Amino acid sequence: MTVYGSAARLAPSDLPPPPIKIPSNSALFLDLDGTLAPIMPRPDDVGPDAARAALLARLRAALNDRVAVVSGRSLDDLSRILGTDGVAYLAAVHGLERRTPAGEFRAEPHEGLLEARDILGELARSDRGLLLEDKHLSLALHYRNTPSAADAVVEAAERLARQTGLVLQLGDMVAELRTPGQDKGSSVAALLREPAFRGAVPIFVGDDLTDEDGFAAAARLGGFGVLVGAERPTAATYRLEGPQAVHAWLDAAVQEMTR
Ligand SMILES: O=P(O)(O)OC[C@H]1O[C@H](O[C@H]2O[C@H](CO)[C@@H](O)[C@H](O)[C@H]2O)[C@H](O)[C@@H](O)[C@@H]1O
Repeated sequence: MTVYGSAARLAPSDLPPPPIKIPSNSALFLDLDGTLAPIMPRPDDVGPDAARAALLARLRAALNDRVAVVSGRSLDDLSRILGTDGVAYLAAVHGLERRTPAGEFRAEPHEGLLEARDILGELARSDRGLLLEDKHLSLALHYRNTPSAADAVVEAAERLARQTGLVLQLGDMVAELRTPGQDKGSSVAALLREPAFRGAVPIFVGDDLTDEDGFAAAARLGGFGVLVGAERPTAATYRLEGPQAVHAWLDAAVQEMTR
């Protein structure tokens, strides 16, 4: 069984904030929930935001389009939130979907999702606070609105991961079963092969356990990671407190690049 979400192998962090002056050939890989957008009670509560769109547009202009959003959400959901032309490079469902100006990549859904859909669906119907998000290539069972269900949700997801071969991805008040084969680290590596990104210094900014793959890939490929949120063992090099601090840092970095 593959479980993503154990950060125990990583060193404890006591990390400074990232520098405002970033390399002129940087490429930004930005997580959405908890990084560009504050965490909300339900996934659909996150929607378009004019200030975020303006900041992303300025970053794209300053970095010759080397800005990607790398998210656990689906491509369709990212389009709803960011707009269809908000960001040219998207990696979705933890890397199982990608969209670039050259086209789209979508992994084949794992057959185990059929059984998982039945069992997680039944569990979701047993507690009105649970929310099952079906992303076609993965199933995320959210328990933010019923935290006492956490153990039952995680146990069911662990059992299904063992039985089906799906990857268990633990996240922020969510247990997710996803098709194996990709993660946020492989998305960074794939996007860096795009013509616009070649030779760039990757900077990965994210808050969740799924973002650890992105931090590790950025470091391996010559850049660094920025952890968003509370201290924890991490592969990131720097840390910011939350989405507001992320926006302030990106705003200062873009000002520095364009002055
Ligand atoms: O990789 P991300 O862009 O950070 O996406 C991770 C997951 O984000 C969403 O769930 C989380 O945010 C919700 C809205 O703030 C919150 O209600 C939920 O509890 C969080 O787990 C999204 O729904 C998932 O599909 C993403 O995998």
